[in-house]
Amino acid sequence: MCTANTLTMIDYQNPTTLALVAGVAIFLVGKVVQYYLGRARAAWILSKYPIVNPEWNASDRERLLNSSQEVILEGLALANGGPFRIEDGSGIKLVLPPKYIDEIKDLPQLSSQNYNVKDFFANYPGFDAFRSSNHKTEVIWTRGLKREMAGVWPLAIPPMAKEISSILDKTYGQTDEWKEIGVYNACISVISRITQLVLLGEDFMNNEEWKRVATSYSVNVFRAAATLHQWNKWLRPIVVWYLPICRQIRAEVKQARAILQPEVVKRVEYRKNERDGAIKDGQRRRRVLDSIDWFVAANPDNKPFDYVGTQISLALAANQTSSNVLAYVLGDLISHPEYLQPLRDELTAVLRDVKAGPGYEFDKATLHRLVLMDSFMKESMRLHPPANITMRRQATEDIRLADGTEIPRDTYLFVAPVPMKDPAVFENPDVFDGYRFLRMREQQTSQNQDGGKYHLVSTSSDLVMWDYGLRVCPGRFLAGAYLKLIFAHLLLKYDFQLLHGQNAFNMGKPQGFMTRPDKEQKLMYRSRKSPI
Ligand code: HEM
Repeated sequence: MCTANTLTMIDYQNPTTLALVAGVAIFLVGKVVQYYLGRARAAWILSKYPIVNPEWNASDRERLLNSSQEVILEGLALANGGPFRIEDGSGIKLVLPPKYIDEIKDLPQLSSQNYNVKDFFANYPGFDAFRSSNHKTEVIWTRGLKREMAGVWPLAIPPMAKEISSILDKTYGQTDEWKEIGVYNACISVISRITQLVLLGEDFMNNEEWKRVATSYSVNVFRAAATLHQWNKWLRPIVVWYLPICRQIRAEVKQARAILQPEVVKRVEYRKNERDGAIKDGQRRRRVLDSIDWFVAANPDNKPFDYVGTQISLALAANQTSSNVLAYVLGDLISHPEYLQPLRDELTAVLRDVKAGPGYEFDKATLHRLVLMDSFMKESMRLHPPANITMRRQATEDIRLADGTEIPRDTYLFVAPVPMKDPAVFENPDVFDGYRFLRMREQQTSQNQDGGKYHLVSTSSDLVMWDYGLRVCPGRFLAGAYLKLIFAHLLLKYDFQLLHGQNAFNMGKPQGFMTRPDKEQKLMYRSRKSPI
């Protein structure tokens, strides 16, 4: 109505006005034409890359869910080892072979947040975990995770080491008899408590309500995304309000906010008073090292920032991934019992050397000396990485790679297959070799080269379990430390064996592009007398 009135009020007799209106109209039409031409050009460029599953019917969906690696290899064969396209249920993605990894790793015009917006509905209510990191909050996120966390994470090792015994007691307890336990459930229970300690601090470590909400949300948010993907994209903004699983995640986000927001307000207020000099020395609170403070410190101007959304996001990033890694490490240990004694020998020798008491007082340097453990865990991650694809990104500009490969703006892409089973790089790549990275590290060092490339938390173009380049996992140092601490305690305190009557540990199978341990797999354990 208002626009219509404005249009009738324009004096079309006046040549200047007329020129102005015509100019605006031409500009707008030009923009629309430019947009559609851009899209047509992008579609034309992408159409040069073959598509591996053009029909996208029920059987394609089923195949991608159960045998994604096969589909990827088929795509590579179709494209003679070059880029190809794949439909994965959320749209068409460009798949780059690993030879491009180094070239694209640091391109700022490849955004992982934008990818999340598409695949994990970051703009929809309830998907807050995928929204808290975006281009507006980028600086605070980067400062919080890289600068603030980098400075303090080693200080979290002794408090974690102190708590692990009692955390394990809650999950495994003491038993002289062999007992059965669900591997994955035990891992998630231990991991979620330890991450709660490092991410939220001692006051929240035992907050059962947060543990329940964070654990349940970490599962439900992926179920909600998978459910939404089954709906037509035009209906999604409506059905998101009614689907039970989407209502559930909204309720969980609300609960998470109710639990943590008061603490966030307290921390922000304290930091502000500290900066203003309003806190006297005697009233100064002990330096808090958890992740709420990383971000409060990273935001000195108190810009709008979703601290609780960020916490949900970190719990999500940390809990599932770490639990999967721990479950696979235990699976590999049970499948290769010949490593048990050497791992224990290394551990007891190092702990005796540092004269650790009964609480096993670990610090960064002690963990660093567990070189066989480091190698064993990295080998387990090499064979069971979080996903069989890596570097999921969206191009925010047109990109042309050195060999002429064009990636039009807005293209969603990822690198596949992950190059960690390449026989040209890894001898007998399908065989579990717990000494592999220790040997590779020693070889490098003996040739005066940097053996650090083969440490558990290092990344390189051949070893992408933590992603690679600009968006590499910033939590890997912390995760590496607590995973080693937990594994060390498990090795010292318990004996493990396969269930009676079971011949082999079931490692689970991929679900889509993700690797998932078998959630039904159980093992037997009993307490042992630690030599230390
Ligand atoms: C064993 C445990 C972990 C594994 C295997 C792991 C692995 C990964 C991988 C593969 C990515 C890239 C994800 C993608 O495809 O978009 C990633 C990103 C990320 N991880 Fe981890 N992660 C672990 C633990 C943690 C922990 C403990 C934290 C937090 C303290 C964390 C924080 C993050 C964040 C914030 C990102 C996004 C980085 C960005 O987009 O720049 N991760 N992680």
